[in-house]
Amino acid sequence: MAGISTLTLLSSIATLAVPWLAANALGAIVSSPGEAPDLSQTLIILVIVLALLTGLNIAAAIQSEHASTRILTDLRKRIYEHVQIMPLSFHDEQRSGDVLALTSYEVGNLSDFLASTLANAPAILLTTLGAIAILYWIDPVMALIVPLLVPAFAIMIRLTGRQLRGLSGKVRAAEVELVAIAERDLEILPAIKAFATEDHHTSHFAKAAENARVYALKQAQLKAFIGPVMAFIAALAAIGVLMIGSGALTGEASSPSEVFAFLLYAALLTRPAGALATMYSSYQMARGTLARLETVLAFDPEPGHNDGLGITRAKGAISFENLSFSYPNRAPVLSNLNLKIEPGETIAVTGENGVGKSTLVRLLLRFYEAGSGRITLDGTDISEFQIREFRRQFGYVPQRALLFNGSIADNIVFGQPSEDQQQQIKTAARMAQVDRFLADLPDGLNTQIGDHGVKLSGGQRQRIALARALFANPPIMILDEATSMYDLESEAAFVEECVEVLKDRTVILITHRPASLKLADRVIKLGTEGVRELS
Ligand SMILES: Nc1ncnc2c1ncn2[C@@H]1O[C@H](COP(=O)(O)OP(=O)(O)OP(=O)(O)O)[C@@H](O)[C@H]1O
Repeated sequence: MAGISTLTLLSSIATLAVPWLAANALGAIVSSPGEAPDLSQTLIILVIVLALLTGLNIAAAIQSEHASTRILTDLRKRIYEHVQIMPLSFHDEQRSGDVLALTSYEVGNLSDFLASTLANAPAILLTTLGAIAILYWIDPVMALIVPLLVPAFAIMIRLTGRQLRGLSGKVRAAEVELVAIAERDLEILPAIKAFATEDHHTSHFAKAAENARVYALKQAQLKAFIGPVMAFIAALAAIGVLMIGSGALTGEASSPSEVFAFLLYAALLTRPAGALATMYSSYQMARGTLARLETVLAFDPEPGHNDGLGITRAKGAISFENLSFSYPNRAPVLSNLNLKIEPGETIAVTGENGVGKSTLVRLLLRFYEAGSGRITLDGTDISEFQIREFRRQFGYVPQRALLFNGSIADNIVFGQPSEDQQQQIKTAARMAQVDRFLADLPDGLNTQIGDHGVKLSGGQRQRIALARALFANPPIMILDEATSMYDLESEAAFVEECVEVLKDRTVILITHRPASLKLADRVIKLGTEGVRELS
């Protein structure tokens, strides 16, 4: 940005020199030889200055693009990194479309504002002050025109400024809304089709698009108003200059080159005023984005992200002690829960829908912080561990398999580093019964599965999610209804395989399925009254 400012400042100095040289050239044309500087010499200097100006403007534009793309990329990386390390409680309150809009459309506006508008501000200021100073230097009487321009500009800014401020906020909000609606609808498209509500959703999106168009148009209209009005003010000023310069008011005529130079400098003054109005609206847009950025970046990352105890491989002793928890603004889910799980034990957790089974494992994974009480792993309070090392102790299979658009192998590996990757993928695929359906797929493990795994059946998705959890060979497994969509035969095969696979691990199974319950050393039922041992 300093580079851009320097280049534009130099360009502004060159800009200020042009009217002076042009007026000199005119002076040389209209005066008799010897009275004014040599025409050809002035024209040569003018050409050099214009060439310099062109070069500076090109360099400034390129530098501006460099800065803006770099700011954009840095901001995107920072936001994305931050979004990843924020607690789930933050994301529960956010629309993912808002975060998407922030990383795409909004930061684009902000980086443009910083690299183009803001970095140009010193040059605009210099052009303005320089032009005013030169005007006074050429002719203090004619320069009386300058104070007359100020109220005209002030009225202009006042008329447009407030409206521009309101409008830029609305344009930004409307664009963000569009992204959010599109993201949401694409996510639930099969439901939209099944319930034949395409018209409803399309009209909702169309309304938002129309909204964005109306605000963008109003903003453009206001901006369009600024340029011609500035030109009109400039024309009035020029007439004033001609009147003063011709001696009609003062009785004393100025030289043609002076009047000419004066006109050009007065015209220069209208440029910054136009730029100021544009700057104002971009600033308002940028302010909105900055406020949103602040709410995201100022939000603390998950506790234990930057510090905490390291852990290599846990033994797997887990203890929930007087644990109570409620989601924000909701009734308590867990109250004074006590549960001890031995290392290597397989415990099945059952209980009615909504009683808090998944919440229990979300608390164990530190997705949310317990209201009171504590959870320990191998005797240490889990809040003391470095959070990522801690979570790597778990193989977690959530209720809904969270797959991404990529190959089966990529979904199993899921960015977890490994030395013997190919072998591990095959082992995990075999254990989770993924290899049972691989033969039917065109590219085996390399088959692309579509968004969220849409090209697979529900049971197939679950098996890939299970293979992912087994891939890194963690000491503790959490299976949250992980086999709910398995057919009986595959589940039986899985259970048989699991007896061996899960033998040396601590396993928390949330399940109602009899076959899976057989795997458990102990079955407990979670109820509103607490934990009850069933077997
Ligand atoms: N992110 C959340 N914010 C607020 N409330 C939540 C959230 N997640 C779950 N709940 C509420 O917490 C309660 C327990 O939910 P949980 O998912 O733990 O139940 P569950 O026992 O696993 O149920 P199921 O058998 O249906 O999977 C429910 O009443 C649910 O509405």
